[in-house]
Amino acid sequence: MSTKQPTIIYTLTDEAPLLATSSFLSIIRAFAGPAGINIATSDISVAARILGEFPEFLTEDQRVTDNLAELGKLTLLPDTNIIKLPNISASVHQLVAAIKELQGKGYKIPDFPEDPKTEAEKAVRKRYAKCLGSAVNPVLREGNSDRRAPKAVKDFAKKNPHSMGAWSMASRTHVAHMTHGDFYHGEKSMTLDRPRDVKMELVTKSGEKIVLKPKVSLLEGEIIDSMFMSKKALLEFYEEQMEDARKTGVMFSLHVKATMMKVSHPIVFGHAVRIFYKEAFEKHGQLFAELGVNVNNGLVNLYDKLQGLPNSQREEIIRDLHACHEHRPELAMVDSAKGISNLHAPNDVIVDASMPAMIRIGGKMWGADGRPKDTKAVIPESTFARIYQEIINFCKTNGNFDPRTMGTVPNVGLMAQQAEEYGSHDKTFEISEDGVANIVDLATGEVLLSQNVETGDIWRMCQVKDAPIRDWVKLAVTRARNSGMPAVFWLDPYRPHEHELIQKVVKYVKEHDTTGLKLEIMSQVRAMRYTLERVVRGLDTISVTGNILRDYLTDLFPILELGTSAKMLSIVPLMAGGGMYETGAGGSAPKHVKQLVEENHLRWDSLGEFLALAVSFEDLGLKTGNQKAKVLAKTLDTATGKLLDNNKNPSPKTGELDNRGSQFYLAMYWAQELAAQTDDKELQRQFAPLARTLTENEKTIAAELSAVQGQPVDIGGYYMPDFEKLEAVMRPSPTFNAALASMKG
Ligand SMILES: NC(=O)C1=CN([C@@H]2O[C@H](COP(=O)(O)OP(=O)(O)OC[C@H]3O[C@@H](n4cnc5c(N)ncnc54)[C@H](OP(=O)(O)O)[C@@H]3O)[C@@H](O)[C@H]2O)C=CC1
Ligand SMILES: O=C(O)CCC(=O)C(=O)O
Ligand SMILES: [Mg+2]
Repeated sequence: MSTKQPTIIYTLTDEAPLLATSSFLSIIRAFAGPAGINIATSDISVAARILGEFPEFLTEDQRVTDNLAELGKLTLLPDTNIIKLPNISASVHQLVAAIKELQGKGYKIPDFPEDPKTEAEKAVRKRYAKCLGSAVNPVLREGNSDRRAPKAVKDFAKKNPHSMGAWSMASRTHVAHMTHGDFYHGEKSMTLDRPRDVKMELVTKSGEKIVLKPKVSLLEGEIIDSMFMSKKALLEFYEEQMEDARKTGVMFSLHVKATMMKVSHPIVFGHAVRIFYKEAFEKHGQLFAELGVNVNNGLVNLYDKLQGLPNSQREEIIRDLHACHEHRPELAMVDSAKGISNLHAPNDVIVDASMPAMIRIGGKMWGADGRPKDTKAVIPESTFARIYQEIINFCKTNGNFDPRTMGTVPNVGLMAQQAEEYGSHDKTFEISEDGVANIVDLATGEVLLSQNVETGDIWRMCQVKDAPIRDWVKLAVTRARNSGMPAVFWLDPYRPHEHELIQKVVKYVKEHDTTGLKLEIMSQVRAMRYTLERVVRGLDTISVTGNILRDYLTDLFPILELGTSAKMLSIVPLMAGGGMYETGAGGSAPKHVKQLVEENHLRWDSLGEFLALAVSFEDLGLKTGNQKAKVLAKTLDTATGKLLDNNKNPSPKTGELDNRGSQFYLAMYWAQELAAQTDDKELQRQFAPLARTLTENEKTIAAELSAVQGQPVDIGGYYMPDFEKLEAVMRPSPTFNAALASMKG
C-alpha cells in the first residue's frame, strides 16, 4: 500500500461545470477530509491552458504550470485518480474572446494571429493552436470508455419521464449525407506487420514531393487508414442539398463536430457558408481575402471583419449577404431572437448533442420565427450519418420513444491513445495541388497507402494501436458479463478500417470466457435497427463502438432515455491501472452561465459529478485499502439515490431549486447516511453533528439559497472568473458554509 496520502484530482474547467465546482469543492473536502483523502485540483480551463502556453509573456506571479501536460503524465501511473469535468473545446472565436479577457486582466499575452504572415506570428499561431478545439480530452483519455446510466438514474427517469416531442409519419425531417467523394468512399486501411516509421507526402502532378508529415512512428499491429474528402464532391453536395431544401420548403441545418475534428470540420463548415452565400462571396471575394475573412470560423468571422469598414461599404455587403437568403432555404437557428443561424459559428451546433436534441423533440429545429420546423439535417460524412437516418425512420414509423418503458443502451467505446478519427488532426491536410497522397515507409521507401487527390481535398491518416483494441474487447466482454446484456460491436465489414478491426475483435474475444454471453458484430445501420427494436420492448443492449460512435451514441441514448447525457456514469479505466471518472457525457452548457449571471440561477445538474465521485472513492478504496473511502462511496451512492427519489435535482426555472440547492441536499443526505452507517464508527461519530446541523437547518439553508435568486450577479469574468466573487455567488448560505467549515477541525 502506498504511504502517500491518497489523492483524488478534481479538474477545474469552464462555464457551468466550473460554476458548480466552486461550491461543490467545499462539500467534497468536508467529506473526504475525515477519511484522510486529499482533494487536489488541476486547472485545465481554456484560460489556464492559454497562460500555461505563454509563460515568457507573464510576470513571475502570473505564471501557471502546464497543468494539462502534468495531468497527462499522471494518467500513465497506476495510482492516478482523476475526476474530469467537461471543458470548452474552443473555436477560434472563443479563443480570441478568452485572450481578450485575459489581456484585459493584465496578462500581456500576444494577440491571436488569425492570418499569420511573419515567422514570429506563425510560431504564436502554432502555440495557440494547442488550445483550440478538443485539446484536453485526447491528452487525458489513456483508456477506453465505459458510459452507462446507473440503475438508480434509469429508474428515476422511468418514474419521472422528461418531455418528448411527437414524431409524425408525415415529418419531412431527414439526414442528407454524401454518397460519393467523402471519407467513407475511398478509404484504405491496413494492419502493420511490424513497427515502422512513415511519412505523409504529396507527390504533385509535376512530380514535386511535398512532405506534409515527416514522421509518424507506428507499432506492430497498429491499424492505419488513409482517406480523403473531395472538395469538388462536397461543394456539389451542398449545392444540391441547399437547392433541394429550398424547392421542397424544408429548413437546412448543418451538423458537424468542429471541436474534436478540429482541422477537417471547420473546412467542411466553411465550404457550406461560402456555398450558401455564393453570390456575395463572388462579388466581394477579393475584399474578403484582403480583410483576412475565414468563414471556416463561421459567419461570425465575416461580421467581425466587416467592423473595420466604412458604414456604407459594410451595409452594402450585409445587404448582399441578406439577398442570398432569397434563393436559399430557411436556415435552422441557434438563437432566433438574436438572428444567430446554424452557420454563425462551427461550434454552436455540435452533432453529438444537436441531433439527439432534434430527435427528442420530434425531428424539429428552430426557424427564424422561433417556431419548431422540419429540417434537412446535413451531415456530409456518410460513415456515421446513416445511423441518424435509421433512428429517424424508426421514429417516423413507431412514434417517439417512451422514457417510462424504453430499454437502456450503455456504450463501450474504443477511445484510448487518440484512437481513430478523433486523433487524426495532426495528420489531416488540405491538399494544395492535384497529385497522389502517399503514406510511405521511411526506411524502405515502400508506399503503404496511396490516394489520388485534388486541390482542396481533405486528406487524413487515422491510427489505432493494438493494445487499446485488445483492452476495448476485454472491457466489452467484462461489461457484457457484469450486466447480463447482449453486446453488439457496431462494425461495418464493408468499411476497410472496420474490416481490419473485426479481425482483431474476433481474435481478442477468444482470450476470454464468453460462455453464456451474447456478443455480435453488426454494421452500424443494422446495429441501430436491432438496438432500437429492443429499446422499444424495454430491453437493454450494450453498444460497443469506435471513437466517433462512442461520442454520438453516448449523447443520443442518454438524451432520449434520461433527458440529458449529464446523468451518465462515465468511466475511463486507464490502461496503466489508474482511473479517470468523467462527469456525464455532455459538455459545459454555455447558456447556463448566462442564466446565472442574469438571474442568479444555475440550472446545471451535478448528478454526473455525484456519480463520478462515488466511483472515484470506491476505486481509491479498493486500490489503497482505505476502508473509509469505501464507506464514503457507498453512502454517497445511497445519498444520490435519495436525492433522486426526493426530486432534489435542479430546476431550469429561476426561483426554484438550483444547482446549489441540489448540492446542499446531497450533502445533507450524505451526512445522514454516514451518521447512520455502522461500518466505520469513527466516520459515524465525525458526521453525526454535521448530519444534525444540516437536518435541523434544512429550511434555513434552503431559504438562504433561494433568497439570492432573481438578480444579476458579477462573477468577474467568463473564461477566467474571479474565484472569490464566484465563491461568494455560489456559496450564499452562511448557515451551510459554517456547517461545512466545522468539518475542518
Ligand atoms: N467532456 C467534455 O469535455 C465535453 C466538452 N464539450 C464542450 O462543451 C461545450 C458545449 O457543448 P454542447 O454541444 O453545447 O453540449 P452541452 O452538453 O454542453 O449542452 C447541450 C445541452 O445539454 C444540457 N446539459 C448538458 N449538461 C448538463 C447538465 N450537467 N445539467 C443540465 N443540463 C445539461 C443543457 O440543456 P438545457 O438547455 O436543457 O439546460 C445544454 O444546453 C463545447 O465547448 C464543447 O466542445 C462537449 C461535450 C463533452
Ligand atoms: O472533447 C470534446 O470536445 C468533446 C468530447 C465529447 O463530446 C465526448 O467525449 O462525448
Ligand atoms: Mg460527446
